[in-house]
Amino acid sequence: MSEAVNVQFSEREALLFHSEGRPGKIEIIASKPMATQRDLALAYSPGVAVPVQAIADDPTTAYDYTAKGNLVAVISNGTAILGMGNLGALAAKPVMEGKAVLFKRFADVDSIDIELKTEDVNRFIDAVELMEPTFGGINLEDIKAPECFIIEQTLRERMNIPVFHDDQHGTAIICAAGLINACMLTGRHLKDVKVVVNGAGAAAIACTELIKAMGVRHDNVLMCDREGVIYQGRDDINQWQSAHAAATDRRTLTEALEGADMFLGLSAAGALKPEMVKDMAPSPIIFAMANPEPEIRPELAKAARPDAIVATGRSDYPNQVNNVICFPFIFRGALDVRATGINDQMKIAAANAIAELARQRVPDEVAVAYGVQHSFGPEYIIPSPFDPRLMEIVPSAVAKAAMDSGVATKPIIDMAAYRQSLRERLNPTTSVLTLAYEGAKAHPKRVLFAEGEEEVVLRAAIAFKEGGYGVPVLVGRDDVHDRLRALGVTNPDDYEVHNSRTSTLVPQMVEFLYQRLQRRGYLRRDIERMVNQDRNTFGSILLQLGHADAMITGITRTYAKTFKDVRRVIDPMAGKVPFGIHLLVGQSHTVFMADTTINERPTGEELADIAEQTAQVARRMGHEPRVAFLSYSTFGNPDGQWLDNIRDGVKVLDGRQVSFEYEGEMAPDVALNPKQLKNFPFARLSGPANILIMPGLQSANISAKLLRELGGDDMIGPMLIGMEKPVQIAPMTSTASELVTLAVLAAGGIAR
Ligand SMILES: NC(=O)C1=CN([C@@H]2O[C@H](COP(=O)(O)OP(=O)(O)OC[C@H]3O[C@@H](n4cnc5c(N)ncnc54)[C@H](OP(=O)(O)O)[C@@H]3O)[C@@H](O)[C@H]2O)C=CC1
Ligand SMILES: CC(=O)C(=O)O
Ligand SMILES: [Mg+2]
Repeated sequence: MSEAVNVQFSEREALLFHSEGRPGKIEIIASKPMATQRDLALAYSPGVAVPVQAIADDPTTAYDYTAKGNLVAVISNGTAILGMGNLGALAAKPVMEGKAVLFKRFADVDSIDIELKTEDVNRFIDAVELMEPTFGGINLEDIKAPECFIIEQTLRERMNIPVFHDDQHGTAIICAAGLINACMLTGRHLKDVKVVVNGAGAAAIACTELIKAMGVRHDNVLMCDREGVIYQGRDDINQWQSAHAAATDRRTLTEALEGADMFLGLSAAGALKPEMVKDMAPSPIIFAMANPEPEIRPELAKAARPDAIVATGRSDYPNQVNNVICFPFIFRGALDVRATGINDQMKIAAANAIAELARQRVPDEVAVAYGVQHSFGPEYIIPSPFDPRLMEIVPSAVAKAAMDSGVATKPIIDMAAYRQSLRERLNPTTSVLTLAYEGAKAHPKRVLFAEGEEEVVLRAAIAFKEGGYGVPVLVGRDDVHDRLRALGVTNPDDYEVHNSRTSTLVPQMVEFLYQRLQRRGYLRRDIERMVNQDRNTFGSILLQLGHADAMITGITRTYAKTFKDVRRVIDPMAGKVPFGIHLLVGQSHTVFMADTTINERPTGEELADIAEQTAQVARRMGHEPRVAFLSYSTFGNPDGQWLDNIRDGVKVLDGRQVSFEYEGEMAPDVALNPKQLKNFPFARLSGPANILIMPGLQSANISAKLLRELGGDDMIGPMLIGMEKPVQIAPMTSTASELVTLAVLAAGGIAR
């Protein structure tokens, strides 16, 4: 496992990711105010008694007065954790926490993990059944076969909410979607496809059942477990396996694969050898779905059979066939119609919707991030889980199928409005950020980390390199390689380090800066000292001379001081104002605040420039800009002496005829609260502002820092905008992950 994992990140980083800050990946936050005694009196006793009585009188109102309707439990006993086997309930917790956060991230479903310490089927069933009042749905996970079949079947019969064993049906749905498309590409019909299923557990049996239900013939499927082919008459198989036993004299996986069209692996790492692939039919379809390490790596499969279509469960290869593309969205649809269960019609609707999506033109934001014009083909048979269209298309198909098949207790009346509400449920920023990371991998850039002696910077550089996001270029003294080794890097010499004491580039760098500053009061000696001693000067010149594509600094000096150092070497982009944007990122909204870092009292012209440039960044991040020029005053009330610049800014934009909405001056509550905005019907904003142009640095910087320290949303930035080279100045308190995000945004041209 470690060899595979090391391709992307070190084991140390994986552990640090989980342990840093609050241990684990989940926290619970209140969705109602809890500040005053009155809030508490409403939230808890005595106010809570009112909804209690209402639910006692009419149980369906639990969906109105509690979190039940959007809450899914991810439940496991840890008997089949990924492809790692039975490692117990406690060890399953990181995976289950992971599934829970994926529910939130991809489909805005609230979810919590529950690990049950029992291998006794009846105790497990009883425990889950008793939880019905709490949840809107149950996602069973990583429970081994055959127990999982009995558990799921019994719970489906006993419970009145959806119960879905993801490893069975989520996997089967995505596998079916992939197979439909792979057949289309290779000119096959399901009824003729010869399939070898490797693995005879939860996922394998469910996938086999679904593809047979869709038309693959029983006689064309050979299932294998560790002992080889499951043939009729084998006496060591269970009833679920015997249903797929074949009348065949083939006994080994190698024999089974001779002439086969498809290998469907749901077994364990490395189970498929290149020599076995050689004997498959022309244009073989290979789904190596074991996690985290597939049955065969795509490069090995392709080396053996260049004509193969290969898919794995992993996100770092093309064609990720993983149930993450299904389970968040199928539950979203099921919860939204309060389905009593997830039936075959809903599963087939999901499979068809996913398959169909892969055949449609890929939206620009996805295509750009992947760096290629993705279109349906052997390297793209399945949509990316980050494809923002999944959230609209799959839940609506599932909800419709639930309604058509009579299991929806709250049918959707207006489907178009539902689809719109699905679109609005996800924040495009999160997709853009994820896609920015994918884009960085597709077009790795050289990013200079100017403070290579700082541990947090080195950790960011390691993560940047090992994540495949680009090449870190470090500035630091002799011991940087030792520091890297101490952080677990086995080959520190693979890291490029520039040391001003030993660099042969210094004379050229001094010359460059002297040319630039000789008429601005600097002697050559001053320049030599700066190049030798100031890492920001040294780093900025390296950037200017083309030794890197972007630069990250800011950890060791204040923002203002760092900016001054950088500015000595790097100019603003022609015609642009340099400034800072802080981003507040919530589940469904992003607010951009500018200028939070540089211009103390921007003129009207500068405010207009800042608004235009921020609008460009917002568009790059998937948001249609709505700009508010903020003040303490709203349209002249109260009047004051500080309003002229702001009004000028609005007027300048009037003159420029820009293509986005803007308005001002206005107070932040008017900008952000639609009820307040309604008091000004003439205001030219069609909804709450998502760009806040601050009147001056005092209020801007204070607000940004207050929000960072006190606010509930995630904060990104500040991003430095308007410089001629991509340079980012991180806050001194940044974590390694925050530095990597800035590096990715800088390298990808989003933060410019
Ligand atoms: N990509 C995806 O979305 C998903 C992938 N998976 C992957 O599928 C695999 C199985 O998961 P699941 O069905 O939940 O687990 P189960 O424990 O229910 O089943 C495991 C099955 O794999 C078989 N197996 C193990 N090693 C081998 C081998 N070397 N050759 C042949 N068969 C083997 C076992 O056979 P035996 O009884 O002989 O040991 C058993 O039949 C895991 O790797 C998991 O990560 C699962 C769900 C989703
Ligand atoms: C993806 C998944 O659910 C598994 O590998 O078990
Ligand atoms: Mg699983």
